[in-house]
Amino acid sequence: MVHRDSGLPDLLYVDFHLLHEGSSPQAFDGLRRSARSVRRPDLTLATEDHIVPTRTLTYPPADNTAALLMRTLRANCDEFGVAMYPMASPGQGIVHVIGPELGVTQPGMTILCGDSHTSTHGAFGALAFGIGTSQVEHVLATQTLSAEKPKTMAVTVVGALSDGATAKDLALFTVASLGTGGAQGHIVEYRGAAIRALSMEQRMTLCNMSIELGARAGVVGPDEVTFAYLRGRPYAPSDDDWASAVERWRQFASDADADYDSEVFIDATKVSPYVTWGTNPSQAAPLSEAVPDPSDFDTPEAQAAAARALEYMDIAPGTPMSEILVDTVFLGSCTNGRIEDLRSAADVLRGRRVAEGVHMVVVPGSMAVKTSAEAEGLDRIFLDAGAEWRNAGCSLCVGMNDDVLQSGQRAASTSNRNFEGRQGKGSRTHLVSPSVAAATAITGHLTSPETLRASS
Ligand SMILES: CC(C)[C@H](C(=O)O)[C@@H](O)C(=O)O
Ligand code: SF4
Repeated sequence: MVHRDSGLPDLLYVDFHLLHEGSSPQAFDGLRRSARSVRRPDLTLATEDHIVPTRTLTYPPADNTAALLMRTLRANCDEFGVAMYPMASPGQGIVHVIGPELGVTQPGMTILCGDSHTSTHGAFGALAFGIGTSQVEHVLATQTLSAEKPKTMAVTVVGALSDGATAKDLALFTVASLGTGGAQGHIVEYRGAAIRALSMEQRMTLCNMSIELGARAGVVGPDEVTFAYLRGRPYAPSDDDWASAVERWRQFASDADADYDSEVFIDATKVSPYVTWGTNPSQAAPLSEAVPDPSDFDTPEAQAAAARALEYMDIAPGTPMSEILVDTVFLGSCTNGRIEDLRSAADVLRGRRVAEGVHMVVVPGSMAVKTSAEAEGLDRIFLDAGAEWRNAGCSLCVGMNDDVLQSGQRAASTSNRNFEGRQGKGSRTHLVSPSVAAATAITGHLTSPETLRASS
């Protein structure tokens, strides 16, 4: 905190500022217009992720808009002395994948980026949230941000997740239970035994989707799992400073009896593979059940929203979720594009083939994820199954690059948003976990790995 005055928002110091090509051009233009420099280029890092093609590493890409945005980011970083990872460089990747992977993201830090899913970094016990373009300009110029203190909400997850349930299922279950406005404007802290049992990558998946609850940010208190993940990473403290860093980081874990503005409880034993049937992430159901009927919902608004969503998705109420056919499977994004996600999908796909007529696209979240996946032979598993193996980027998560679905196409997607047109105009998206994505690719209809195993 830099400054606090009664009646005014607090002025926060920003420990790290991440940039991408999609939300930074106007911010740099603003700096230029007011003849300002970047205050702390050493605490600023940029990457190309949203609009980069993932099929090729040729620069400039054929798409003129993409080429312009990439050229702009490169020129801005050059002019203002900001380090950046261009397409094809070993450090490039989705901004929320590379921050943690480099060890930039550490407990207790304030981390900002002009991107809503900055909440991902909260998995390390950092205060991390998305900001708008004018705020990006403010942070570039001053390394501070003025912000109101948000309310806090504890999401306490009791019990243990069953073997077939992943962090993605827990995230979809939570959004389905609380609604897309369930944590509106709050910072959500995920707590409880089930959270402690999650790996860092799973915690990132969960914190990533806090935005889908309407939250500003999601956090998990740091613990041994956090420290073990960070050790030895390029931006992490050196061995000499390690013990004192860990001692400091421990203080950022909340007390067991901490007060929150509100608290909700989630029973982890109730979580099974979850899939969305509608056009917002809360319109989700267990894969073992049927698509709801709009009349099942309590309020006229929810009924109308469900009816509208089912019409857009072209699904009849009461259809068993497992009978929904897809033509595309997307494995990737800042929600589920990390190495553990690729491993869990590869485990299901090993020795099997993607169904006839289904197009599976695997997009590692970063070039480092790509390299480690290849070192483990995961690329071979995907390629042998008939999937496409790509370079790092946001790809099919968002219709901002050359990966878009045609109108009417339907995807099982490991990303975080299933809004109308999210994967291209008229596209239909079912949000799933990596292992459900893989099982679905094999059968061509929404499938859990358990049913796949039982039927083979
Ligand atoms: C383009 C970007 C600003 C946007 C975001 O803020 O989240 C994108 O990453 C998304 O996931 O919709
Ligand atoms: S992968 Fe998707 S959700 Fe994540 S930053 Fe890119 S577009 Fe946004």
